[in-house]
Amino acid sequence: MSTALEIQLEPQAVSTPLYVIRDVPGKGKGMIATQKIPRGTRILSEEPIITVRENGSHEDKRKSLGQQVDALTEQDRQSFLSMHNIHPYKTSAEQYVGIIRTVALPVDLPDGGDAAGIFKDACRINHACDNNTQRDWNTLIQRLTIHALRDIEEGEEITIYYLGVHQNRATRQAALRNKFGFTCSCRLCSLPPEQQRESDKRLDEIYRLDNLIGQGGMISILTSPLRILRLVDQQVRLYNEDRPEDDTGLPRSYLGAAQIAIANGDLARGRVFIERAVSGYRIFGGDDSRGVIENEPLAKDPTKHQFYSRSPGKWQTAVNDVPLGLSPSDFEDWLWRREKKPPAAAAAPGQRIPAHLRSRETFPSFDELPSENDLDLEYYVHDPETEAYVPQRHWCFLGEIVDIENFLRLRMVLKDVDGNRLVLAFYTDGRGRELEPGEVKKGNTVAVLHAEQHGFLDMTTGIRHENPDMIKIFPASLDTLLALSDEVQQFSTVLGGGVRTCHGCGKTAPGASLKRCAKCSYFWYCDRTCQVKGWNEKNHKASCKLLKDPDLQGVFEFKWDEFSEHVRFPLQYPLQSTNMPPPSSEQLEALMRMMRAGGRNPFGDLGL
Ligand SMILES: C[S@@+](CC[C@H](N)C(=O)[O-])C[C@H]1O[C@@H](n2cnc3c(N)ncnc32)[C@H](O)[C@@H]1O
Repeated sequence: MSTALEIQLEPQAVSTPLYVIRDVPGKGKGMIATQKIPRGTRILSEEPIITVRENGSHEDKRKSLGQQVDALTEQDRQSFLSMHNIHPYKTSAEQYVGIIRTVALPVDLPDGGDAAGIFKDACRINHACDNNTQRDWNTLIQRLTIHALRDIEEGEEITIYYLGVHQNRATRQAALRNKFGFTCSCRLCSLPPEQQRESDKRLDEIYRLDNLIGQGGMISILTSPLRILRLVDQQVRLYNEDRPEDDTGLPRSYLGAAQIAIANGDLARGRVFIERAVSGYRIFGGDDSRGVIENEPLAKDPTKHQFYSRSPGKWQTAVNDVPLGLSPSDFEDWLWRREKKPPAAAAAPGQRIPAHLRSRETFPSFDELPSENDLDLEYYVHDPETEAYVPQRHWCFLGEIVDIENFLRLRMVLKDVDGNRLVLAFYTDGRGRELEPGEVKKGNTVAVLHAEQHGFLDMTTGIRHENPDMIKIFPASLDTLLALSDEVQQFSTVLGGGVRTCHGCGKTAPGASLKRCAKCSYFWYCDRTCQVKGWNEKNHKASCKLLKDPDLQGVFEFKWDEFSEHVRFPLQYPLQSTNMPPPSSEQLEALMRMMRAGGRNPFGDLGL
């Protein structure tokens, strides 16, 4: 028996129906809202009049179906027989099966079995790819429920999504034609071509991400949680872009994100993700839906989650370690552990900004590296010509040497940008002997091009290094290099309006009036006083020495975001544009005066 219900909290209370079933041009019958229906409202809660078990022989199913149709009241029988059937039939048994195949909706039987159900009202709901309601089988009340996903206006058609997953238009249309015999002309299927392409691209990506997220299972969740969390983040963002009017999101994705957080000990984020999943399920199916009943207790106490382990995870947080007072977008950044982009130097048009060692896209932490065992589409892209996956950009892992072991081969323990430790093992022909002994020193920083996570036989993960051209050791700690990169960002670029920042006094001045350090070419000064200050007080003496290394210059200047076939140290990069202004006659005169007096070039480095 079907009942139209007004509020989700009282599924048994019958009130004025929120809909009527009536003819809809071009679609046969359909369900129309008789009043404005707010988002989250339970529009319908209905028991099946027929259920056919999914498993079992054809014969058994036909027999059961025939018996159930015979047992219907005359009114229900007429209702069943008037339902849509796209399959040709000769006998009444074939007709029944045709109706089931066209209109039945899924039912979970109390014994756990799957079945197809016939509902007098719900089976009249037409499809839309941008459906405004969600159907759900409610195991608690053993009824099918229909909930409004967004506010529905009086007179608007109530629609559900017939297909399992959201896919691109062509795939949806083909499935709807094959399975239900119609061509969809919903808003999503009628978008102008450009928007259609955009939507299809998003849906394809959501689908691809879905496959990727599940690929590595528990091992990936524990070994590369950040990478998987990024995929889920991306999926939710794309979904929200595709359905801006429906902020329910994807409860399933939120549950996935909660699993990743909780498995790694991050109870604070785990709880927020579960809360989001629960509020999505509440809209989808109400307080008594399985999604809410199963997950609400976990939102209260995430340690009850099956993925929670008492041993400390790498992201350990307490349930209440949720930051307060953040803006909504900062909160999202915290929640999804999004990289805080370093403040980009605002360069003048046409100016190239040196790479920033804090950019995690180019200089990822160990967690963020692709794994040798699965194809990470953040790093690799499908090349339709060769049918192979090729790197879509370059990346470089940076790790500071904290321990060295040299038994059969060189093994270093490195500390990455997040402070996590990992092993770099040398599987080169020289087993590490190809390195200069002076370089292999604790406190130096190793740069490994195109590094990937490798699982060693002893069950640890690290980097297996094979090609000597892909490694370079810098004589500085990782913190020193990062701080130097901050300075390079700040002091080497021409800002909008053609001004530069003096490394000595920190003031900005028209670029043409500043002089550049002649040795490293990265820092600029107002005058000699500022240069002396930069050299002595601001540590340029040390940083200049580092910056003179062509390999470090290569790291700053290399075009990391353009993929070129060969990458190795020394990195090939376009020679720096001479943004140093030609010396003015005044400067030349001063130079001559200094030289005559046996002094040093005032526009060069102090060491000259
Ligand atoms: C479950 S029934 C829905 C109720 C059906 N309209 C009726 O008259 O009983 C499924 C059938 O409805 C029609 N239908 C559903 N959604 C449609 C849509 N968006 N456009 C056109 N026809 C649709 C198709 O014929 C489909 O096979």
